[in-house]
Amino acid sequence: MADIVFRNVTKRYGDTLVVDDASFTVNDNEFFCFFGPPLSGKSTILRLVLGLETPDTGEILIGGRPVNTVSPAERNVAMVFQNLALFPHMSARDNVRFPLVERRIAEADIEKRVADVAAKLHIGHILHKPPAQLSGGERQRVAIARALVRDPNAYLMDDPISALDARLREETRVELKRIQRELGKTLIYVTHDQEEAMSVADGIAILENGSIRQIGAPAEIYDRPASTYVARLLGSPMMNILKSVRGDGGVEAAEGAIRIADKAAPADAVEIGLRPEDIKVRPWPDRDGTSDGRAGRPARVFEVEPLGGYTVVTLAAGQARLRALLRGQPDIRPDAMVAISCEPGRVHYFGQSGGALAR
Ligand SMILES: Nc1ncnc2c1ncn2[C@@H]1O[C@H](COP(=O)(O)OP(=O)(O)OP(=O)(O)O)[C@@H](O)[C@H]1O
Repeated sequence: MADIVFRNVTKRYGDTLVVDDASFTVNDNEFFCFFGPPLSGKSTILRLVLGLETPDTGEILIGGRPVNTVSPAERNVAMVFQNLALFPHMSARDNVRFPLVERRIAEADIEKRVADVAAKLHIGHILHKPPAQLSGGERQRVAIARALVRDPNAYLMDDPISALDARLREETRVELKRIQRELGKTLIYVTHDQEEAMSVADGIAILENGSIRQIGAPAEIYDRPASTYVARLLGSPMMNILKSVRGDGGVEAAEGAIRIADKAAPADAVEIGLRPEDIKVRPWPDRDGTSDGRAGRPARVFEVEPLGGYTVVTLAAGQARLRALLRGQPDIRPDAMVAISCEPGRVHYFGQSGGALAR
């Protein structure tokens, strides 16, 4: 069992509060992701798990055992760092073997484990090369293999694929997910890429300035963000957050271009959130010469970005700007007037302090 638990952990560097009263549980065998903007404390949390830092207050447990005073070696968690840190004078094979040689594992066992991990990461054919002769993606795989070859309690990865180009990143993250499932080990993963966090993680913790703002399954956080901060972080294009006012039988936003006929809309909502994929766009006026009852005033098409499978349309309504994600390549031109709407059930409501409100 290698569940990893933080109980009210706080860490300061001088006057800077870097981890603020963090409590979370990463379950055994879970792929758990810390996600947040730069300097939000992600790497520091990994360093605390690893034992490179000790908490000022609070408790860390690995597999049920308090580890605050346990050395990194005894904690037996393996780390893949942001900078790959391969030994340049060793072949890829020797790099992968290194953690096992260092631990004086029997030669036959080393060979078997290196072969296993090389097969999983598809690097068998490059093991004879030194790092300088490998591509960025290959070096990354070797670095990951070197972490995986041990049999640690858990793996930690700090933005391990951020240096790869977009296509390789997509491939590698799918592989990482598969490898983690096959290994059946706890994996804590840090990324600043929301798509990556959503695609690989079983659970995500969202960080802001060292505080955990929300923890949950990716779909749960996406569907029910606890605040405008979290809502803006997950999803691309990001959620439209619009000032809202009470109107007839519901709420209005974007200077009347959005009318939500939702009698259950919370009275204290000051902003609404609309995911781009939930916004419907139709020509104005509708075919019968009138606008749809739910639609308000027209909005103007500001920008159209055809992306192949879908199109991002930026809409202007007075000072408000919002983005809609439409399937395919609809016939919409800049400057056209359109009616926009959203199903009441898809609307997110937020209060004065940015917290989500139940409807
Ligand atoms: N050894 C240190 N001494 C002093 N301050 C530090 C140290 N390490 C980190 N910090 C500070 O702690 C804060 C959080 O840093 P951390 O590296 O944990 O954030 P992060 O979310 O991982 O950022 P990034 O995405 O840029 O890697 C930052 O303000 C950083 O300057």
